[in-house]
Amino acid sequence: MNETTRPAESDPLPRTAMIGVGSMGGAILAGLRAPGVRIDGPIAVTTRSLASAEQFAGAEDVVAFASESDPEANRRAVRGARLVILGVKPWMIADAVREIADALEPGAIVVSVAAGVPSAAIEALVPAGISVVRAMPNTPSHLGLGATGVAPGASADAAAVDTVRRLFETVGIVLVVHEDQINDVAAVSGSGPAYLFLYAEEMTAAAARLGFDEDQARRLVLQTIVGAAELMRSTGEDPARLRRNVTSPKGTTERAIAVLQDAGWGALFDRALAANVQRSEELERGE
Ligand SMILES: NC(=O)C1=CN([C@@H]2O[C@H](COP(=O)(O)OP(=O)(O)OC[C@H]3O[C@@H](n4cnc5c(N)ncnc54)[C@H](OP(=O)(O)O)[C@@H]3O)[C@@H](O)[C@H]2O)C=CC1
Ligand SMILES: O=C(O)[C@@H]1CCC=N1
Repeated sequence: MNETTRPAESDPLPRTAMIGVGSMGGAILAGLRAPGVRIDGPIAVTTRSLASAEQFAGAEDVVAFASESDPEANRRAVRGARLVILGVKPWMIADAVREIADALEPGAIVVSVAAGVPSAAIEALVPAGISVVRAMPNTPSHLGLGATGVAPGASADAAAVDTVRRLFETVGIVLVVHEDQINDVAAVSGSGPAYLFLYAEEMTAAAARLGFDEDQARRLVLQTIVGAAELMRSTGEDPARLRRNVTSPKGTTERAIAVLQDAGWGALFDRALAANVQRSEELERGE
């Protein structure tokens, strides 16, 4: 597994189209539209509804098409694109790929961010010469703070992987993995922001039950999460050591940590990640 970080300067990304720009596609798009990201031409995006497409009205760097009003929307978007990102729900991927297959540029790279859709299922639907790469990003890509696993399908050569790696490096860090690790990436970092948001929800509710008003509770919890994450990032310290720095012997933290550990905190993460991987495997079987 290789970890890389955002390069200082590189060639512009090739002309790009995105089929579906909802929570995840929209986060990638926001990252790609950030100042300093160089990309060949406007990014062509599609949505199902006109209402979603209208958010891009007047933008110079994005051309939007809506499939509900234009049956050719997805095909129009991919024409001329060297890089096509599939950002629709897993169960819509096959239909979307069938729709665009013969409009794809020869030699284009198709990147699917869908959970539980093997690259082989997409490769079976596109013409020879198209490279298929899977990616498992996460929504902090919106801020350039994403974490993405990239895995080549059998059709993708090193140059295709490199292009997709560069694409996601513009919105965060990238790990190049084997495709059999993509479900694990989804369990850890793809879904990971949701675990943190759940933690924030529960901590805020618990703080409110102690007597803080909602605004006070939110501010204390948010600053604690941001501050602790920044401490981990900037010091590079092992989180166990940082935790020990907070936990005075016979102090207050020790009591709270004991409650969490007695409740099986570690085992709970094993179960949650296993359930996540299991759900990806169900999606792979079309369930
Ligand atoms: N959300 C996340 O954190 C992550 C999601 N993923 C993957 O990303 C994919 C998308 O998930 P998510 O962003 O959450 O889903 P959303 O429902 O938020 O977004 C789906 C997008 O697809 C569009 N769409 C639906 N049907 C069509 C169509 N026929 N033609 C063109 N566009 C269409 C929707 O348009 P409209 O708005 O008009 O309905 C919307 O822009 C999934 O496959 C998921 O597995 C991967 C990693 C993380
Ligand atoms: O919940 C999902 O299925 C997607 C994949 C990873 C994050 N969101």
